Formats: sequence, C-alpha cells, structure tokens
Amino acid sequence: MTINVGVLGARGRMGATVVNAVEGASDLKLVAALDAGDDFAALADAQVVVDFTHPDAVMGNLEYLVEHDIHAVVGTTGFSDSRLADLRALLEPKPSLGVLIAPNFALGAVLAMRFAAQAAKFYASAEIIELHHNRKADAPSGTAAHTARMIAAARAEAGVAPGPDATTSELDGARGATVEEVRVHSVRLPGLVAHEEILFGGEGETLTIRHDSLDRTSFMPGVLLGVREVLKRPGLTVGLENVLDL
Ligand SMILES: NC(=O)C1=CN([C@@H]2O[C@H](COP(=O)(O)OP(=O)(O)OC[C@H]3O[C@@H](n4cnc5c(N)ncnc54)[C@H](O)[C@@H]3O)[C@@H](O)[C@H]2O)C=CC1
Ligand SMILES: O=C(O)C1=N[C@H](C(=O)O)C[C@H](O)C1
Repeated sequence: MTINVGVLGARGRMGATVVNAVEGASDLKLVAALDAGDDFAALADAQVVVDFTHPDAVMGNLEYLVEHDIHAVVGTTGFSDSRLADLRALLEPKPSLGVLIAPNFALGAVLAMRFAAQAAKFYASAEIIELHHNRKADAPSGTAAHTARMIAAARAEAGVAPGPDATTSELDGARGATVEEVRVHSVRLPGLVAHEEILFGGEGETLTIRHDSLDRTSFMPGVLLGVREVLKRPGLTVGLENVLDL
C-alpha cells in the first residue's frame, strides 16, 4: 500500500531533506510540500503529514491536521508538558488518529538517551552539553530537554537524589540552564549539525555518552519509520524509542 505524505516546512533544512527522502521511498508518495504562507488545502490528499517547522507554528499546524483527520509525524521542537496535554485533549474526539512527536529521529540519539536513562540511577551527578549549528532557534535543544527529563525520571524511580554541587557564586548562565535538576549547556557554532554529550560523574570516574549527527540524512530512517508506523498507532506517541520498541 502506498502512503500519501505531505511535508510542512518543506523549504527548510529538515523539510527539504524529508522531501528527498519521501521521494526516494518506493512505498511513499509525496502529495504536498508546503512552507509558511502556502495554502494548506493542498494537504487534502495526504494521509500523513511530516512537520519540521518552528516551535511557534507547530501547534497551529497540528490543530489543522487533527481537524482534517490527517496523521502527523512531528520533529519540530518546543513541546512542554502543557502543550502535550493540549494535544491529547485535541486528539480525544479523534480516537483513530495518530500523532508521533520525536525530539530526535536519529537512531544513535535515541539510543544515547536510553543509555543515559539506564546510567542515571548509578550516578547522582549528571550534566548535558548539546552542540548545534548557529541557525537553531531554540535552546536548550529538544533532545537535551528530553534527555534531562529521562534522567530525572530514572532518578526518581530509583530514589536517587541529584548529586552535591558546591557552586555558590556564578556568572549568569555559567552553570547552564536547569531542566528537572539536570544542568544543560548549549553551544552554537557554524559547522556543527546536532551533537549531544551526557556526562556522569562518580567516585574516581566519569562516564560520557556522546552522539553526533554529521548530516541531516541521519534523521531520515527514523522519520520514514514514523510515517509508516503512525498509521498503526492511534493517539499521541512521544519519542521514537516507543516505535523502535527499545
Ligand atoms: N526531531 C528531530 O530529529 C529534529 C528536529 N529538528 C527541529 O525541526 C525544526 C525545524 O528545523 P530546521 O529545518 O533546521 O529549521 P529551518 O528554519 O531550516 O526550517 C523551518 C521551515 O519551516 C517553515 N515554516 C515556519 N512556519 C511554518 C508554517 N506555519 N507552516 C509551514 N512551514 C513553516 C520556515 O519557513 C522554514 O522554511 C526545529 O524545531 C528543529 O529543532 C531539527 C532536526 C532534527
Ligand atoms: O535544530 C536542530 O538542528 C535540531 N533540533 C532537534 C533538537 O532540538 O533536539 C534535534 C536535533 O538535535 C537537531
């Protein structure tokens, strides 16, 4: 069966890569490639729409897609708990519709987050450094925020409190942002794509988990898997780890 796919953000860095990937997949048909200002009526034939747009635009796009019974695969960042709650409420009257949101579609990034969650109960002290290209709008990255939440959840489940930190005097930002008691440091440089290091410290040792996306094609197997899977998964799924059954 061929799946009709639409892309939102099609003229952006990720959207353009998704357009190429969909066009190269024999079981998918690109029916619309839209960007800001285009008429969404062109999505009428799409069964699944992939959204790589902007945190300020994605909720409005999802409202349109749900209202028009179109499944969605979302890579756009900016999903807080309250946004996810709003989305669940939006989906309630449409029980057969699927929305998959993944802060990172690269297999290695998903594995790195899972390994970090496994390590978290053994190390009370953890910090994250995420490094991206300097055209990225949001900081910290969606991946780093998701990783921090996974570490916090693993700590809570194991009854491990965050480790000691003697910092009493600091320049604003010197110790990074705090996401659920995990420090997150954001680096922005031309030349980078998407990189994350999760550092754990214990008695006499450290553990570093690092993932590098060197090219945006790294996200494509995950995006295409999401397009195929979302049709079989009604409701809201957050994280590619659920689709990969890790
Ligand atoms: N989940 C993942 O694996 C990944 C997620 N991202 C995220 O994807 C998003 C986009 O990233 P990039 O492609 O680098 O950004 P970009 O700025 O290159 O592209 C975004 C595109 O969306 C368009 N756009 C904005 N509002 C729109 C709307 N309402 N409807 C349709 N198009 C709209 C813009 O005109 C632009 O062409 C960001 O939130 C980024 O963090 C990026 C890489 C991987
Ligand atoms: O903007 C990007 O480029 C990326 N955004 C996502 C994020 O914020 O985590 C995924 C990946 O890191 C690339």
